[in-house]
Amino acid sequence: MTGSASRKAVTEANRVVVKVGSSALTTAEDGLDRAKLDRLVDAIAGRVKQNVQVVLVSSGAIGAGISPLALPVRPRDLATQQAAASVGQLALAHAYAESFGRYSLTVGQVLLTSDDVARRAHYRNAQRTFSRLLALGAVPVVNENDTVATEEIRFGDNDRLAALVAHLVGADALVLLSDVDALYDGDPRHGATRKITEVSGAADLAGLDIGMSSSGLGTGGMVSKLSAARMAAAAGIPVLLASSGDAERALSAADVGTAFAAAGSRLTARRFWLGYAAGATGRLHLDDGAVAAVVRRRRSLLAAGVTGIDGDFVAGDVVDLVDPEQRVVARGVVGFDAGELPDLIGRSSHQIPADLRREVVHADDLVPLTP
Ligand SMILES: Nc1ncnc2c1ncn2[C@@H]1O[C@H](COP(=O)(O)OP(=O)(O)O)[C@@H](O)[C@H]1O
Ligand SMILES: N[C@@H](CCC(=O)OP(=O)(O)O)C(=O)O
Repeated sequence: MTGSASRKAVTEANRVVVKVGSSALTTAEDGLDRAKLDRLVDAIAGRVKQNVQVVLVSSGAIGAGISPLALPVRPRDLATQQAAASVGQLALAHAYAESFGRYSLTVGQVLLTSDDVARRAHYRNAQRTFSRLLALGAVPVVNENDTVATEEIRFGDNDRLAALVAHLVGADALVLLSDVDALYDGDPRHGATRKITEVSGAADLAGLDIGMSSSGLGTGGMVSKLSAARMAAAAGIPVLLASSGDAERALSAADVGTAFAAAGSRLTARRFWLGYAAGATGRLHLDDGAVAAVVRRRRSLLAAGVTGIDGDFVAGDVVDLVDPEQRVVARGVVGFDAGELPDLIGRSSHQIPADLRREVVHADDLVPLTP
């Protein structure tokens, strides 16, 4: 798929996930900016009225809670962030309900934790909720359930959540709206000039200076937007990154921002869950030969290519497969308990007792990840 095909996918989508970041909805001084929120809703409602199903992933709860709680700046500690999110989420949901109400559209609030997508049964449950909400004509408004998410398990920024939701609801496209109008060769606030309008693969990203948020309101900056865009693209979902001020153009003509081409066909729900949503309980360290076999030749992982293990997993758990440079190159369902593997790793099949002679991770249960 090319960048222009991605733009076409946005304009022709039957179902689209739109993610809007804190920096596009809130200001440090006044919290929630209702005028900006209304403009975003105008753009989305326009598409909904054309029978496009839109799922909105909206950040801004923490930002919207700053001024009601008289906090001087965006809090950095988890407890105050959670308190701010608790107050702000209410304001945010209320604002969306009112704003979509101008178009006689009903919103439904969906607050998710990483557990809701990491566990397969919860994932399916969330899928059912979205599908019913959309069938009933409501606009689902999604955020992380910040008040209960702990440091270890939280998504933190909503870009990854949006990519997960895009696959979960079977969206035709993902639109990421921020305070910046496109991807640049560096942070535009610090003088970068070259706008990148299309990303077809890793080569288009080489040499770019991808930075963190400089607005002080968002969390992940361009780093998290890029990794979310690449996650969605790898799963077969085209992505458009644009400014929230251009929301109307982004959703109708899609002739603004940066388009990320989808790579190949859509991953099945199970393979996407395995590669990107499931929580890994351990790591298997691979030698170079094993990396080549599982990533490039799509073979099963055999004990001979495993150099070490971390974690206390049991057969059937999801584990990360790590290359000699410590990069996660794939994920898969492990066929052995952690306690069984030390006697087997590094050995070729004929050195392993017949009853234990099987794949450590079977190719059908293994998803290579783009670096
Ligand atoms: N290469 C880059 N291209 C564009 N923006 C960048 C780049 N590197 C860093 N940024 C910064 O990322 C910010 C957007 O991230 P963030 O504030 O987290 O947004 P959001 O709240 O929408 O998620 C931009 O305002 C910009 O300052
Ligand atoms: N769930 C948090 C999102 C945190 C955040 O800043 O996300 P983002 O603006 O998308 O980088 C909130 O609503 O404030």
